[in-house]
Amino acid sequence: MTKEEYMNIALTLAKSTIGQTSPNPSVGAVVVKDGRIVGMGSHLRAGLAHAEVIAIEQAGDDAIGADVYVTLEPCSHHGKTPPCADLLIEHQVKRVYIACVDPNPSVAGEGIKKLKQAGIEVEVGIREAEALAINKSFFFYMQHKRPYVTLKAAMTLDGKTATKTGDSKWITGEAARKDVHKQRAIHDAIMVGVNTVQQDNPQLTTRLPQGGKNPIRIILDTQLSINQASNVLQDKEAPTWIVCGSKVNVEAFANAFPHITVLQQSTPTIRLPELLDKLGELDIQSLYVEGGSTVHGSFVKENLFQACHWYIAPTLLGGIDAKTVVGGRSPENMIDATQLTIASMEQIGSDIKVIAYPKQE
Ligand SMILES: Nc1c(/N=C/[C@@H](O)[C@H](O)[C@H](O)COP(=O)(O)O)[nH]c(=O)[nH]c1=O
Ligand SMILES: [Zn+2]
Repeated sequence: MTKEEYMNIALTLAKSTIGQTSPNPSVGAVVVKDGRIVGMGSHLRAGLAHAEVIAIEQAGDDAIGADVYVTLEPCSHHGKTPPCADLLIEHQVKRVYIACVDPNPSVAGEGIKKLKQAGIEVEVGIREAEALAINKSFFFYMQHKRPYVTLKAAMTLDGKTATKTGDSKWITGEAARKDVHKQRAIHDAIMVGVNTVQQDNPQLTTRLPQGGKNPIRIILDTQLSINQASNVLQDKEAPTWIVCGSKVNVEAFANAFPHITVLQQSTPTIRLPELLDKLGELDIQSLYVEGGSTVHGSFVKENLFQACHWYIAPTLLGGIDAKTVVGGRSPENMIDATQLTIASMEQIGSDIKVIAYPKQE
């Protein structure tokens, strides 16, 4: 096989653990000796062995003189496990192919330097774009100490998310909604505004036939006005964090709901930049914002999102009084619209899924 084909295997191993390795990156490694795969591994969960450790252990003596394919530059710092760069040197591998280096300036290139100093051949950049995409939340978080924010909305073809009475069940079909649950499973946290809770009483859990992790549920509720019979408060299916303003007396609520985390802001209203910093401190690396339109409006207006996942159904609802996707106030002119780049469009069941990223300034 070619080096790209071996790297593809390592990338598949990395992709298979997206969402379960947080706060670590998802990494895959393959060891090849004389044209045979003699070891392969994924980092399965934070605190467990790194991908290279698993693959090298499997290779045993075959690691000597072998080629190693790894999707992220081998670590060179002592974390919970010894550095992988040292391990590869110790096991006298011959060549290391690396898909991408860690963009985090404090570690970038350290592992490669160690390998080269030990006389190991290193080639960087095989299938780099794919490798960077796998850990885009991790890299963003390491750089900004804030979660990578994905706005998710489901809408009709004429851009409505609910009827004037708030009814939205359902806009998109089974297949698209299943795709949403796959996204929930790989996100550290999911966020909605209290209006969505009052209107839909959502569970915000991951409900897939094959299972999947539940994200932490974050509810923006400035006045702590949430209906106390809500699923997110009662069902104990997943952690729920309520964000409220400084003017609210949280004591009674905290006593009534000891299992709920209340993140009280230092300001009367919720300021998203400060909240995102706080979520970063709490190790939230990826945040899936399911709306509603007021919340989406704030994230768009303040340009605090990194991706949009728009699910569009082949229906027309009509009505200037139906709910719109992105709320808040309209800018004066089109020139003030937020410019995006469409990254992908795909049909899922009878719906379309559009992924778009804000244009970099
Ligand atoms: N109305 C729709 C959605 N609606 C999204 C939110 O408004 C819902 O409250 C939330 O997904 C409910 O979460 P649950 O209780 O965990 O199922 N989202 C979708 O993708 N398609 C829709 O047609
Ligand atoms: Zn490592």
